[in-house]
Amino acid sequence: MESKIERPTEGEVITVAADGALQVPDHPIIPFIEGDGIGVDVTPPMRKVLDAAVEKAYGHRRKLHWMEIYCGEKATQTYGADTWLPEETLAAIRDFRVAIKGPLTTPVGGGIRSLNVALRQQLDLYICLRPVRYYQGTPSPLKQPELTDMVIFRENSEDIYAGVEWQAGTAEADKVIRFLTEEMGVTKIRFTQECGIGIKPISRAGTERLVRAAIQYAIDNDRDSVTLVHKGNIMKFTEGAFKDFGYALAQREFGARLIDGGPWCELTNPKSGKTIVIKDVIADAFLQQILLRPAEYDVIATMNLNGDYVSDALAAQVGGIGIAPGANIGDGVALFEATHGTAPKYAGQDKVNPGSLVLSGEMMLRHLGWIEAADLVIKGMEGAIAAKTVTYDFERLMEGAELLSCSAFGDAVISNM
Ligand SMILES: NC(=O)C1=CN([C@@H]2O[C@H](COP(=O)(O)OP(=O)(O)OC[C@H]3O[C@@H](n4cnc5c(N)ncnc54)[C@H](OP(=O)(O)O)[C@@H]3O)[C@@H](O)[C@H]2O)C=CC1
Ligand SMILES: O=C(O)CCC(=O)C(=O)O
Ligand SMILES: [Mg+2]
Repeated sequence: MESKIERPTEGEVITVAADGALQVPDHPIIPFIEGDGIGVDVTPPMRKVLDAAVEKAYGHRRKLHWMEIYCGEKATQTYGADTWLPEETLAAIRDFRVAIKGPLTTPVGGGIRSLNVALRQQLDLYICLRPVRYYQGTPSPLKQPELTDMVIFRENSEDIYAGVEWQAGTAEADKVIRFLTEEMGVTKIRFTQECGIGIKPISRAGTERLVRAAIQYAIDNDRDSVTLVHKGNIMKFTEGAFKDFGYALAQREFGARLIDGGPWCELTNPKSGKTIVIKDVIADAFLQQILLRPAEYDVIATMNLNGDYVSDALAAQVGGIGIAPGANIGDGVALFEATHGTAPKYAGQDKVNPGSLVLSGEMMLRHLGWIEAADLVIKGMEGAIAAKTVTYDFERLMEGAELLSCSAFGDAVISNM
């Protein structure tokens, strides 16, 4: 297939050293996927804000060199009707090591499977990292939204989310059901006719690499606790196993000690000397406790579907998915993306909040080690929100705010840096 990616005339490739450390040149090439729906609105301000932050922090010494790569609807327009995720897009993310994407549409029921999930699976980006914090002045349904300060580690490669399922009435679904009923002695499938069926894989290896990263993050960032969120009372051998694998890893690899006979345990942070508690909570109870007692939770490690639900719920507590950033991280490769989707009803209106993707870009700058530029993005966001110059989602909930378009909010972030 003919290449459609235009490599910028300047810029260099980010590499990874033998010890796993990123080697970031002063002029890195950054692949980006514009995204479907509101991707066309939020991607340009994200680029503009990041470029401005880098220039303000480093003058002309450093610069991001953007390289457009394609996925989703724009890929079908560029490569042909059936090409949603071109091989060269995957190769570019793999080769250039750090990329950022807008949201991609997934039809409900039929049609293509999620391209977002496909990118995570095919690049083995097993951590979905979604920090949730409050920006002063943001409208929130909580009385004390500043108490919500959590970092979600969502397992990105397993669970029912992986898409191993068969449609009701197909020969495949009937075959799986027959296997379960006739060979495995399963009697609990209430209606075996016209029954869709899905599989929920949760492995020790998949859990351990996620929980390991979450505990390491807690150590590196001097956080108080890591909570394993699961529904292991009901799904004993999947969600329950996640909890057990997680606790066992904390003890074996991080020397965690049981508290009062367990299962909660604690370890001493080797960097700060502080105690990190490793605990667990059942997912439904967690969803009420994050509203009632958010201060008790810090780093969250959970499986794919829980992590999806928890991400949007926690985002709502601090102002909504308009400012909820994220990253998909694997070994030596990272793809940054907002928590929200394509919000199709707003597409192309220059209306929505670009804050989620801008803050995903901020995470990307931090990942590159460009801390000064990342700090400027935060300063710009804080300033724009504190000045009440905001997009529709905040303006409708704030007294005396000035309504800005998506692009104008990006400019407001820049002028507040
Ligand atoms: N990683 C990804 O690429 C993701 C893709 N998706 C896909 O996106 C599509 C649409 O999903 P949907 O369920 O509607 O969820 P969305 O996240 O796209 O939108 C739901 C609602 O959230 C609010 N919202 C979303 N983005 C913003 C923003 N930038 N600024 C302000 N408000 C925002 C809007 O609320 P209001 O109506 O109140 O204004 C919007 O109607 C689906 O195909 C889904 O699969 C979904 C999530 C992630
Ligand atoms: O892939 C999708 O369309 C939805 C994904 C999603 O909601 C998420 O990852 O948070
Ligand atoms: Mg989601």
